[in-house]
Amino acid sequence: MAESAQVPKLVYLVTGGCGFLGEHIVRMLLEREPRLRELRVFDLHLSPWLEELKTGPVQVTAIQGDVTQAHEVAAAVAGSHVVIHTAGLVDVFGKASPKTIHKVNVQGTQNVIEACIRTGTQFLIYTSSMEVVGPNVKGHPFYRGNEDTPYEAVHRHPYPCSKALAEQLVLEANGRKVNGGQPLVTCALRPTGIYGEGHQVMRDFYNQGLRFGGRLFRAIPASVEHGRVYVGNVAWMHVLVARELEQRAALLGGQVYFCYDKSPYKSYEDFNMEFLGPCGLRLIGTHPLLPYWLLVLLATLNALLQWLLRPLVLYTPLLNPYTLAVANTTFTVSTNKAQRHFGYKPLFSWEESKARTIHWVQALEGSAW
Ligand SMILES: NC(=O)C1=CN([C@@H]2O[C@H](COP(=O)(O)OP(=O)(O)OC[C@H]3O[C@@H](n4cnc5c(N)ncnc54)[C@H](O)[C@@H]3O)[C@@H](O)[C@H]2O)C=CC1
Ligand SMILES: CC(C)CCC[C@@H](C)[C@H]1CC[C@H]2[C@@H]3[C@H](O)CC4=CC(=O)CC[C@]4(C)[C@H]3CC[C@]12C
Repeated sequence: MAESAQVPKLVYLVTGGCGFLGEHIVRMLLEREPRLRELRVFDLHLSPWLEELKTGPVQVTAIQGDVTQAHEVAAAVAGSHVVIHTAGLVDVFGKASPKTIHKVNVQGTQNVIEACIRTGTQFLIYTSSMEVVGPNVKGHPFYRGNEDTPYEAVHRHPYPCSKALAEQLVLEANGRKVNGGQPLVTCALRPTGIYGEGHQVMRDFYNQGLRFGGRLFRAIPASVEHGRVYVGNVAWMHVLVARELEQRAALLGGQVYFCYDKSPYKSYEDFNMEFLGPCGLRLIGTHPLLPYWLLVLLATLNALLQWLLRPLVLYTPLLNPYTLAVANTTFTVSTNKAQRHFGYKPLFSWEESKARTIHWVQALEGSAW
């Protein structure tokens, strides 16, 4: 994408553009990418809000499609300059089978890569995840680590396994010749736990608190730090790296970058209370109210119940053996690789990120406000 006098001529494709992160990426591109001529939003489920975006200067093309269908992906990719691939099954609650998670997250990503190669699209940004690294099956902490910190990234759960495989495919594809002879330039962004407007897990916590009379009961020690990053800053990192990928292909191509900002290091529950507290909820207990072994037992019972009830109903509580293990293992990042490589700085301060998220929670249906 040779630099030009900001003449709008570029075509971007965002897969998963109707999702929690995808929507923020779509809106951020429309606000902050002046070279955009067309923005293609590819998703299995198109959202009604897309219609309101079609009145602006940029052509917004909504494409209902499935990343597991290679021909649908190829048709969406053809003619695009940049692909931001954020579509995926983000499931650690047992909603989808391991096979389906693999099919969407791995085969879907392979289809995006092959579509870029076949149609001549040169720039591909993949939304990976902290989970590619950890927490690992041994529960080893990752304390304020960076992209070069040694860590035994061993996984069993289908979600992190699929993200790790997909990220590997994307990074290995860097440098392959696309149709037309140019090299494919790829990179992967690894958000830690994303929060912000539209975060379903935050909504679930809030609703759980409302069901218990405005109270949430501490299950995780306050000392267990969990990395979190505001969705707007994750979206901004995607937009920025997409812009810099051509100019700095030799440096950025084949690289991974953690997504980070100034969000404080706290336990998952304490961090959520930064938003849920001002919305009327209280976290009961300065220490976990139940011993860890009892939480493990309850999580295991939830998994058993899920298996027994599956023929009748999908039972997917927040607490299961995997979510308990992840929540109980410190995983935080401290890095500036994205700043060093492509000048990333968070667009939203912690105060702004917090205010925006609180405002969103307050507007949720049934709000205690
Ligand atoms: N939510 C989080 O805390 C984190 C998310 N991520 C990654 O960010 C990306 C986006 O995640 P979220 O926005 O949280 O999830 P989401 O579930 O809100 O969005 C995913 C989007 O992909 C679409 N999609 C799913 N299967 C598809 C298919 N077969 N074909 C086309 N579209 C399909 C969904 O309809 C949805 O709109 C994912 O790749 C996820 O692994 C990474 C780190 C943290
Ligand atoms: C009630 C239990 C004790 C725990 C409740 C909290 C859990 C539901 C969440 C704790 C950590 C979260 C995960 C973490 O943020 C890393 C993630 C990265 C992704 O790519 C997708 C989401 C997730 C797996 C996230 C999911 C919810 C938690 C397990």
